[in-house]
This record gives sequence, C-alpha cells and structure tokens, in this order.
Amino acid sequence: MLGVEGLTVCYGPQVALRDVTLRFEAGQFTALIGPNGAGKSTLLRALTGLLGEYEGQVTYDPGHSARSCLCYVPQQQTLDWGFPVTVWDTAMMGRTSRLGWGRWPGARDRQIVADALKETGVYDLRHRHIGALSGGQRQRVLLARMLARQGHLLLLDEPLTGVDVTTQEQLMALLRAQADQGRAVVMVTHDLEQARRWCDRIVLINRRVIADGRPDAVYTPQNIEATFTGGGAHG
Ligand SMILES: Nc1ncnc2c1ncn2[C@@H]1O[C@H](COP(=O)(O)OP(=O)(O)OP(=O)(O)O)[C@@H](O)[C@H]1O
Repeated sequence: MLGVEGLTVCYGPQVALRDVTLRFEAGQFTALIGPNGAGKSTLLRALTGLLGEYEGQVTYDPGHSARSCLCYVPQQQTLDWGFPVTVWDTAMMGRTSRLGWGRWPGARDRQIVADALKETGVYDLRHRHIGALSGGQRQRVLLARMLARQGHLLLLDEPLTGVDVTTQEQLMALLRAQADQGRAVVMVTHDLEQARRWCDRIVLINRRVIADGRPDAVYTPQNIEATFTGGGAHG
C-alpha cells in the first residue's frame, strides 16, 4: 500500500537512514522502534512526502496518493499550541484538508468531526482553546483530527508521549481498531512491551532496518542489542 525502497537520507554529513526498504500493508499495525536519533521521524516524513532530499523511492499503490489517503500525526512538541484555535477547529482541519481548497465543510463533515471527537473522548472540550489542554487531551485532539480525515494510511510519531497509562490503552485500542478496519497504521514508539501487545509487526531501526516481523520473532536479545547499543548505525 505504501513503502520506501533503498531510502537513504543525509542531513549534511549526517546519515539519518541508509538503504531502507519497507512496505506497509492495509490492515497491519506496525511499530517503528529504535533509540533517539535512529531516523524514525525521518522515515515517517519521507512517507508523507515532506522530506526535501533523499536517495531511493517512496512508493504508493496505484489509486492511493499521499494527498488523498495519508494522515500524519507529528510529535506533539513540534506543533504550535499557542495558535488561536479551538479543539473543534483543530479536528475540523482534518476534514478541510481532505476537502481541498474552495470547498466548505457541510453537515456530513460536522457529523464526522463530532464523531471523531466523541471517539477520542474530547467532545466535551470542543469549545476550548487548544493551548488550554493537558498533554493527554492534546494527543486525543490530534487523533480526532486524524480520524476526521478518514485516510487509509495513518502515520503517528510517538502518539503516546505525555499520556497517562489508561489513556494510552484507549488510544492503542483505537489504533488497533483502525488497522482491523483495513487501514495501514504505522506508529513510532519507545514502548516495546506495549508494541508487543497491540501491533502485528515490529520494525527495529537504527539508521538501517535491524529486524522486521512479528513481535516474538523480532524481540531477540541480539536484535535488541544491535538496535540500542548503536551496532545498527554502523554495522
Ligand atoms: N532537519 C534536520 N537537520 C539536521 N539533522 C537532522 C534533522 N532532522 C533530523 N536530523 C538528525 O538526523 C538523525 C535522525 O533524526 P530523527 O528525528 O529522524 O530520529 P528519531 O529516531 O525520530 O529520534 P527521536 O526518537 O529522538 O525522535 C538525528 O541524528 C538528528 O539529529
């Protein structure tokens, strides 16, 4: 459905990713796991088409373009939470980005946004300014915006950061359900155990792919060591 082939990304002399080939399928919930600076966010940005220069290819299946199908939830701290918009407006952005220029949201769009806010548990906060929310509430709003867009490819960069344990479980169940409904879900996380419980597939990455497969097959001491001791970066 979506993938990269031979992807190499450099920031000046720094190699962020080297010759990465991965394919993400509909109905699959994948966790991207690796240490800080492993290139996980860079990989997600490449998949969105936001990355400027790279070697290799980003591929979409025919009929699926990034423009119409993709939902990207960046790391919470990379966003401007002082921007003067409400929870409702933010979720509606997921809809308007889908509609395109010159088309105004109608009753159906408002219903979709209301449903997304209810599903993520922030409907009652819809009139609140986004700057007045807690970290967990902000994350729920970002997921509501993602749901409102109704895309098929969901890319999430550390969606559980700053979220309490109960909320984390709710959000993971929500993402699992998205995959079960036929969407491709790709999530960057640092939580190995949570990924094991909820995801079909784990990709261990440290500038290159160290291991890729079902959680039990991937979580070997050798793979974990190669990923987190830096062996992956130069090996
Ligand atoms: N815009 C940029 N300019 C220069 N270097 C960058 C840029 N973006 C990322 N890097 C570098 O590329 C490497 C990979 O960064 P990236 O953010 O993709 O890693 P990550 O695995 O998502 O890390 P983290 O878990 O800390 O979010 C890091 O060494 C980072 O410093």
